[in-house]
Amino acid sequence: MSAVSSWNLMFSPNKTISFSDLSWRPNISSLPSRAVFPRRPKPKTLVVLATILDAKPTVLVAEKLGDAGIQLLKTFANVDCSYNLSPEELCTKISLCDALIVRSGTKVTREVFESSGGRLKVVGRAGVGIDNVDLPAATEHGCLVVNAPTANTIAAAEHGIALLTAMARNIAQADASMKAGKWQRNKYVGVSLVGKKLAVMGFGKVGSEVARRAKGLGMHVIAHDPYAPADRARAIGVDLVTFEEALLTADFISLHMPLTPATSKMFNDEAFSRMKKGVRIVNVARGGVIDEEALLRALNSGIVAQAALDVFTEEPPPQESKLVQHENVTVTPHLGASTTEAQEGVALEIAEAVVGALRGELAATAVNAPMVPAEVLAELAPFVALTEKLARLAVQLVAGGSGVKFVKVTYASARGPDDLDTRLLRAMIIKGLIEPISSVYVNLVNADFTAKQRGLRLTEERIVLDGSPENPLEYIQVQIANVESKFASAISNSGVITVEGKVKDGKPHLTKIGSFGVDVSLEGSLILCRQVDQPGMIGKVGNILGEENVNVNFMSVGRISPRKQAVMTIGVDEEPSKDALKKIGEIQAIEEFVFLRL
Ligand SMILES: NC(=O)C1=CN([C@@H]2O[C@H](COP(=O)(O)OP(=O)(O)OC[C@H]3O[C@@H](n4cnc5c(N)ncnc54)[C@H](O)[C@@H]3O)[C@@H](O)[C@H]2O)C=CC1
Ligand SMILES: O=C(O)C(=O)COP(=O)(O)O
Repeated sequence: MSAVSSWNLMFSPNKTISFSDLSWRPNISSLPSRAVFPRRPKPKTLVVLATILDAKPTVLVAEKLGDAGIQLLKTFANVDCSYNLSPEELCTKISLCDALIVRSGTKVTREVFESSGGRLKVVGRAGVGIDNVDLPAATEHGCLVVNAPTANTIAAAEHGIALLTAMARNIAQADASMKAGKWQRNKYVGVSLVGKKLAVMGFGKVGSEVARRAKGLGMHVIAHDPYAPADRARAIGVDLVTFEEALLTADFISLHMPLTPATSKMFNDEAFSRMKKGVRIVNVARGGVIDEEALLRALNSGIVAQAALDVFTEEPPPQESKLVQHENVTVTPHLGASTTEAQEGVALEIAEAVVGALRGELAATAVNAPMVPAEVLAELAPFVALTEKLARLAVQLVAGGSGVKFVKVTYASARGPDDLDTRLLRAMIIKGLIEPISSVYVNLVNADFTAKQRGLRLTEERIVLDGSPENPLEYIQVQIANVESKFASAISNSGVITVEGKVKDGKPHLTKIGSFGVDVSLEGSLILCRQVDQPGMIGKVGNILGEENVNVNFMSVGRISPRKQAVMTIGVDEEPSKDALKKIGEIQAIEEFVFLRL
């Protein structure tokens, strides 16, 4: 990847990145003392390469992997296939391995990285979800993590449809009953799918394929995914709807979002209480997106007529699990990706990525951050935090369904373009835009690839200011175009959401939302309110938060002119309850408000 040579640059579809460009373990002494990132880093010595020059590397395959993948690995490395290792056995073996390949059944914990004694260079996850790998620990130990995000999409979608149809027609229960010698034709009368409404929650790779197939079954498909582009939904003939509408109207609900802090237990008592009585639920995503106790209550009360589950919070679930044993629940032991075809595909995809990484090439599916020494980051660190938070904030202001495609970042600095490399900042913008809404982990290694894959076009612009070049950047502005916003004050008439921030006393601050000037430290979470500018507003909101023991860390009011409209920005350490947010919304002078996690 060439260094930033133009301040107006778009993602180039042909751009390739290699490890040596990415300062994975840069030679610190070669960097100028005030470096943000040197414009063109000198080629760096890669520990990966150094290791493999010594001897043929050893790859530990800890879970069953398709044969084609094993054969490919064998052309390059010694391959040790050792399945069902205990955590202790894995920790012992790992010190002799350069790479480790796992599926979802092996926990790659901090202890594994610590036990490797620095030899482990690559962890390959033969599948999509990487919740079983301790990514921060991998990064701290300089270990690259790669996954295989595409080869099992169809298998997962087909399994979702298999569970949907099997559940509707009681296939598993009827099969068990016949094998027990019974013939219960009246007991196992099912429900039809044709004409029923299916809500696909999470309209990514798997969700889209489930939607296509369900339409073929004559179902009316709607989807909820706040970040999916409307044109993709239109092309498949699916209506994008709000979470609320999906819950209220669906006869069937199929889950396909990643497990993130925002989606964890999003199907809880409250969500179930809003569903149509008799709804049927399929989960081929991750067990943790459902509060399993709440699902059990909803099944017992009849809100949920049936559920079909491939994934569980704890895998395998305890044998006495009431959910697994429930007569209206169909279960499979995390089989979504388990077809011969998908496993061959995944095995090849991961073997290629691991071999490439061991050779020192960059895997396009790298998921963790490269090792960047503290010395290099020191000057840029607050701006890294600022850019990521501005992007997180901007993407959360986008209203569901309008998609995020066009993003412009403006850097205002007194430094000359040659003295400031924005690659890391750009990566952080992409990370902030994509991570809250996806299972993809974005870092300097994979940011451009990920943006391109998602159709995100990022334009960077540079404003050169007069003044002292001591400070790398004066302010940064992030704009998302062609969208709708859930906070009207943040968006212009032409559909551009604008947020702007700067670093003050080493801390990231938000300084502008739409056309309103504000000043709030970007810590904790934010409440944005637009209100009629009048006395007593700060007190009213402050009282509601105080009653809830929510600590306000910052508050700022920006207004157009006195006694007209103002935007109040409140930084809070704790997340206020829904009740408190409702009370704030009910204050008469408040015209709109939004709560944002940073
Ligand atoms: N059971 C199994 O064996 C398999 C499970 N999976 C799981 O399925 C899930 C989806 O995988 P892919 O489609 O490949 O990922 P993806 O990243 O292509 O799609 C995920 C979608 O979820 C959306 N999303 C994020 N937050 C959301 C929210 N709060 N509400 C609604 N939608 C939201 C994203 O915008 C994205 O479009 C992952 O958790 C993955 O681990 C994938 C393959 C096999
Ligand atoms: O790819 C995923 O996210 C999966 O859940 C598949 O898991 P597995 O590789 O079958 O253990």
